[in-house]
Amino acid sequence: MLISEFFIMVNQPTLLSSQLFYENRVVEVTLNRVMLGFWKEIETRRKRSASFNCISKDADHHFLLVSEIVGARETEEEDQTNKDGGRKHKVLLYPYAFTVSYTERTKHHCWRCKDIIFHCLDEAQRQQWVQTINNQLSLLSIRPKRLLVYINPYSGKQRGKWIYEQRVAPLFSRASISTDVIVTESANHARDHLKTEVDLKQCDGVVCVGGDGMFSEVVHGLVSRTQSDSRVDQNQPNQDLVPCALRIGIIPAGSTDCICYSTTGTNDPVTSALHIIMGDSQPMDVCSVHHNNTFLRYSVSLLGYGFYGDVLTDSERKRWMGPSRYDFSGLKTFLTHQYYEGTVAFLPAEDNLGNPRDKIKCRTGCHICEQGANNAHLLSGDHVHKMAEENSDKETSGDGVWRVIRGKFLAINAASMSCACPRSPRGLSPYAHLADGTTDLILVRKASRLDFLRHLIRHTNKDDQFDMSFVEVHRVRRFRFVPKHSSVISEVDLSETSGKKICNQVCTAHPNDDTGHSNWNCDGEILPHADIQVSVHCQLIRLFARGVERGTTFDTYTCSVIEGSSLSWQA
Ligand SMILES: CCCCCCCCCCCCC/C=C/[C@@H](O)[C@H](COP(=O)(O)O)NC(=O)CCCCCCCCCCCCCCC
Ligand SMILES: Nc1ncnc2c1ncn2[C@@H]1O[C@H](COP(=O)(O)OP(=O)(O)O)[C@@H](O)[C@H]1O
Ligand SMILES: [Ca+2]
Repeated sequence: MLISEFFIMVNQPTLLSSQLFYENRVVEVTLNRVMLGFWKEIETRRKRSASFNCISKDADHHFLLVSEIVGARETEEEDQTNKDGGRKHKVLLYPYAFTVSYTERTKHHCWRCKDIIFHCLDEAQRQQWVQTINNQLSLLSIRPKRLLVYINPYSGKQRGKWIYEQRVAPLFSRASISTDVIVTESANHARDHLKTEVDLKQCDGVVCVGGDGMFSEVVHGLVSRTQSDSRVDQNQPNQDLVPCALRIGIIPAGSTDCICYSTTGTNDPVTSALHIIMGDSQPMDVCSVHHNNTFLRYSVSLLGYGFYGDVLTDSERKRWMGPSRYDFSGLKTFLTHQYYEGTVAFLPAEDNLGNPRDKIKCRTGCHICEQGANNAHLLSGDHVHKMAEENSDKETSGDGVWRVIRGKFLAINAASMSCACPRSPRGLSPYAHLADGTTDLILVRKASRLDFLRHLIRHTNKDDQFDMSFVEVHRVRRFRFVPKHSSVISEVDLSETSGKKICNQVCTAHPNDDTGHSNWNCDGEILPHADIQVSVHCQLIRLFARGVERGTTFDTYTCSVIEGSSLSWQA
């Protein structure tokens, strides 16, 4: 926050100002449109450092941003006795207490909900404070007021229901958010409910409690519903899709929780609940996956053939093991060391600002995503790029130059976002972007077990997993894969809009037919076909998140106001 912004906040017209009792002193509390507080100590028994969000040690002026307040309420008896402890005699003079809940940033991108209690002289004063604060919050139009919540009771360690009821619902209630809660009874319950039954105008967002699979269900329900309401045919691979109006919140309770982790920086249910309450908004790319012009599925995180497809296929039979099924199947798949032959054709995102190895991480307010959205807009409709054919292994279509790569692969992964998760805190593609309209296509060619292990281990530390001779990575807008022996990338029109026949390369059958096909892992679901066409749809959905915030707390109001008008800032 800039100092000038701070002064603008301070100089807002006052909505309410009173002398209230706080901790061991009487303070002047002021509320304006953007901040609560800025209270000056009137009477102090002993010097204490206050300790909430924006307060520093020596401060005798403090503030909370209204945008970071969860809600205000009359303080319940027990809260009051617990927190006021030894100050009873003072509290008796100010018996009418109210609590303001607000968000506080803690370590590792986690947020917590903290309370601060003020005491008033009479009931009328208390009512006035609670109402005025809550009225200001209700004016924040980005905040959701009604949410539709789906809980998968079987996600992860089967604690979804408990997590929601114990950790999340109380926060929603503090923020005066009303909810319709549905505990799913079977797979695709949430998807089908959203597709056909819900009146989407009756809510401000959808929340899923579960893992990446549950999120995927909600995405399918919302995206399909939006397309059918707009009469858009999802079966056309190059069709521009209509963005979804409602935002989606994820309360992580699953096995991988990669989408939550990559969009908030942690897999903590309370943090996610607070992002939802604040009304955060993070746009996100969605890949559509087709087989021969028939829509199969959407993907937002990982599309993986070979290693991750095989891990998933094996792990599905071991659901009873919970999240550790992936480690077990991962080890087994690693030992099997299977490779697969096929042809990958892709359309590089050459006009994109970034590349998968540029060391630029996607962070809150990412400018690469902003630029990517502009480019994607230009690329849609009539603004197609017409580029010349450059060399023999490149093919042109109406919208750019396609590259074709044949080979034997241990893994083919498309990461539309970093895919950071607790198992791999930097993710499959650490510099991939949430909303730039591209996916990072990672080709891991046949290599020795030891080399592949070295590559995998690099996902868990700071070393570059792409800096290996058998690994290549491309930032792409579209791609197609054809396994060996399939009817080939032949006479296939990869650009429906241009009408040109391109990519008429024949993936010839290889003599050593001993490898077979793998399956595609599409955000944790197994796809029924190996031959797929994938297109990225820039910013098709929005999450209640803000991306991973940059490291320091400097951006987040660690400021102290020193006597007079000089300000000092602490990192
Ligand atoms: C040697 C250690 C190597 C660790 C490599 C870790 C890489 C992890 C990358 C994870 C990317 C996750 C992308 C997200 C996928 C999810 O959509 C999807 C569904 O999630 P859900 O069940 O919550 O709904 N999840 C998955 O497909 C799970 C992928 C997890 C793969 C774990 C692989 C572990 C590999 C262990 C290899 C062990 C070799 C040891 C040799 C001595
Ligand atoms: N009530 C239910 N019973 C069985 N399966 C369900 C139910 N609700 C959702 N599912 C399915 O469970 C799968 C896994 O859900 P997810 O929340 O991702 O958990 P996990 O992270 O443990 O895999 C998803 O494919 C989802 O469609
Ligand atoms: Ca992306």
